[in-house]
Amino acid sequence: MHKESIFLVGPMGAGKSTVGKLLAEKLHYQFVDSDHEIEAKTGATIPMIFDIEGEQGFRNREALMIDELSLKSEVVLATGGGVVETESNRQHLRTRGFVVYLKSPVEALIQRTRHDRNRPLLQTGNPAQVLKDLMERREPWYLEMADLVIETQQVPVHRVVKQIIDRLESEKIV
Ligand SMILES: Nc1ncnc2c1ncn2[C@@H]1O[C@H](COP(=O)(O)OP(=O)(O)OP(=O)(O)O)[C@@H](O)[C@H]1O
Ligand SMILES: O=C(O)C1=C[C@@H](O)[C@@H](O)[C@H](O)C1
Ligand SMILES: [Mg+2]
Repeated sequence: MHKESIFLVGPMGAGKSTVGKLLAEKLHYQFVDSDHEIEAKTGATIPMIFDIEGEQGFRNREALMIDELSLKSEVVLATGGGVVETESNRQHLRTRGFVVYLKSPVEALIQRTRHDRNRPLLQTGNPAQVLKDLMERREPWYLEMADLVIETQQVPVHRVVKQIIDRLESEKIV
């Protein structure tokens, strides 16, 4: 099967946006970040959307955006960490492109998201516990839909990108 677009999935802090940008550059693909596209389209930040419309409001917007972006060819798509919460997203990503799960232990995710104020689900008294709970529910979905799983703990971004490209080349996807 020829799969043209690359979809990055994984939790908040996995590196989807960071890895995605560099990967797209190397492949000469367009880079799209679902979270950024939702913000650009609505003219509101993600925390604002959560405030005004609640998480479900955000998920509805995200599902429309994923449907649209997953149909593009030759893109690297960085998805939001919660993309797997919606069944149609899982279905579209699995069937329309090559899915890479960027895997990291919760401890690394906690460190990487420590100073961030842009992730509304982590603006609580105990973000570490939230990340643990989310991973417990979501990891089976990330794994189930992944064509490739890449461990990113203590692996610099350029090495993660190299591993993805090696695999895409060996499977003749790019
Ligand atoms: N392999 C890596 N090693 C060390 N730090 C990393 C790595 N990948 C990403 N980071 C850092 O972790 C932080 C989070 O990365 P990034 O924003 O790319 O995550 P994300 O998966 O897009 O998260 P979200 O789902 O919230 O959008 C950034 O500060 C980034 O520089
Ligand atoms: O893990 C999540 O549910 C989220 C991750 C981010 O990428 C954003 O999509 C938003 O903050 C929700
Ligand atoms: Mg991101």
